[in-house]
Amino acid sequence: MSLDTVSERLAGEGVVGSGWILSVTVGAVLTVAAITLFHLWMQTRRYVQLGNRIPGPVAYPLIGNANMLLGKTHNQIMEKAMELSYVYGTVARGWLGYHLVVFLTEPADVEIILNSYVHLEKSSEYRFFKPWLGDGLLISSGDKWRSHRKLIAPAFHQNVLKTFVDVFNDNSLAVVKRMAKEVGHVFDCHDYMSEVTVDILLETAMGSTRTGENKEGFEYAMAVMKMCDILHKRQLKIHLRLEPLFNLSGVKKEQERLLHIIHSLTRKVVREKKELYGRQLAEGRLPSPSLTEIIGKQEKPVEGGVAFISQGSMLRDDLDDNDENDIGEKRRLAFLDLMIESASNGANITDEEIKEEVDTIMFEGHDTTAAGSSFVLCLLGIHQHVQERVYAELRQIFGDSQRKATFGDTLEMKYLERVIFETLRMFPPVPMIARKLNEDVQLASKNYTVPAGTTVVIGTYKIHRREDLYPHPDTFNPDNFLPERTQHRHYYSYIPFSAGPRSCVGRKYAMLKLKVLLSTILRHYRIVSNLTEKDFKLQADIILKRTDGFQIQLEPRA
Ligand code: HEM
Repeated sequence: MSLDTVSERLAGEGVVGSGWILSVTVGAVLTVAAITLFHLWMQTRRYVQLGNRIPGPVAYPLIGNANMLLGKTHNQIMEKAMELSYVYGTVARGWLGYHLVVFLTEPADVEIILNSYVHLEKSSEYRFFKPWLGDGLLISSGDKWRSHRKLIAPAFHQNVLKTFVDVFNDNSLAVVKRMAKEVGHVFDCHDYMSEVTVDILLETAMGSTRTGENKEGFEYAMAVMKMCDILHKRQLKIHLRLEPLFNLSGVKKEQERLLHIIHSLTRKVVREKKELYGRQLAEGRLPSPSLTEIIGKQEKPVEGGVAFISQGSMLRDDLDDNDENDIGEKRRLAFLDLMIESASNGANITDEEIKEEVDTIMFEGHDTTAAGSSFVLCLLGIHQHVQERVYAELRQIFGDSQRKATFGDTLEMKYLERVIFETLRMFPPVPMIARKLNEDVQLASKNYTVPAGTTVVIGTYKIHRREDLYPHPDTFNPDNFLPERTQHRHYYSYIPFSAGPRSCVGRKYAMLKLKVLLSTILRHYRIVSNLTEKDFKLQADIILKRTDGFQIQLEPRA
């Protein structure tokens, strides 16, 4: 009798069928029992118990609240997170399996995390940046982050930034010319803001230009923009977040192609600049003054300057210093040159690490400022009276003159500054910040201990829209940043650039660049829009953007 015949007979007698059902039933019961036991055991663990004390939605065995993410786009996940904080208040938790995620929107709690030297580690969400940025400032941790931050911060000193004003001006005028072809019809200004931002970064970070003698700068700029798009895609599409699926996808191949272009050029420029510096050193003709001399000059605080991003302590920003520094004006160096100079003076940084830092500046400086400037233009198009006030301020500074903006002029742009702050409040380009806790944290606002190992998500967007901090939070009102209003708010209630030791190293650069760029555009064009903020379709992943595009119209100023 063949095997087939035996199994057919047994099946006919119901023996195989019932055996199979029995095995499946026993298997299922054992699995459920194992899961239940595991779940009950997990509930006895301190980490889970502390997490469960924090309000949040009902969590299921094994998956926790992961079911809430299934089939959702990143945008919907962000909305869900917002919803949680509406339902559960300023401290809310979710479980991804047995991994605790806590959402914080209370400034006093946020301060504990951001102001600490212990919780400096980025969450695993930042892993997508690794192939591009390596261990650059944005994602590195521990001693490496500490020593590189110390090395890089001086390169953003205001005396260095002042030397960039010409680059900001020239590129702003170039984009004004490029935009002339859009006069009279609706267009997406983000493409233009993105392009001019890359051009400026190429020059200030690496000393290269997109329109230089060879094609490399152009290809590099395109690759940076496309890489930013890929990072967005990986945040948005669940299948691209999973490494094995991403590795099989065409997107991975495209990423490899783009990273080859980016890394080859950065490496080449680092090598060439280093060789040049070495030759000059050997010949005893190093450019003067040195970085130390440029930034060594003591700054005098200015009376009557406006608070920068402080909300209570009235810290003054370096940009409010009125002291034009001739030393800085004479010598313009890119961030890269400054890092090479520091390295040759004994700083502990390899060529590869310099490359990673340049790549990091290119990434962090690009998407953030491109989104920020695009939001400002859209809002000014909607709020004509605010735009007219900005224009009146610019007329007061420049009169009928077509001259370029100076560093001193940017200090006079007080109303434009408030417009930029208010835009970054309503539409913070980095809408949330995530950290991994290295130690337990006792919150200030409520009696909860958030255990070590938790991912803490700081909801910048939500904090900026709190009615108790900003009356009528959905109304665009630059006067929210009048000094008398900012001084009564908690310092951590306004954190577009984050705050504390790991805050944005480029914030003064960003503000200076935004002022030069936006003032140049507004002196040439009136921005028009027939939309309102309610029409904006926001997409919040790593960078806050509009999925409907940053649509505006231009009318030439007489
Ligand atoms: C409107 C423009 C900008 C905004 C809103 C912004 C915002 C931020 C935020 C929120 C962080 C902290 C991110 C986190 O902890 O996850 C950050 C970090 C950083 N930003 Fe910016 N940024 C802007 C422009 C720039 C520019 C122009 C540069 C460089 C030219 C820059 C360089 C960096 C770097 C290197 C870090 C990492 C700092 C560290 O971890 O020590 N940013 N930025």
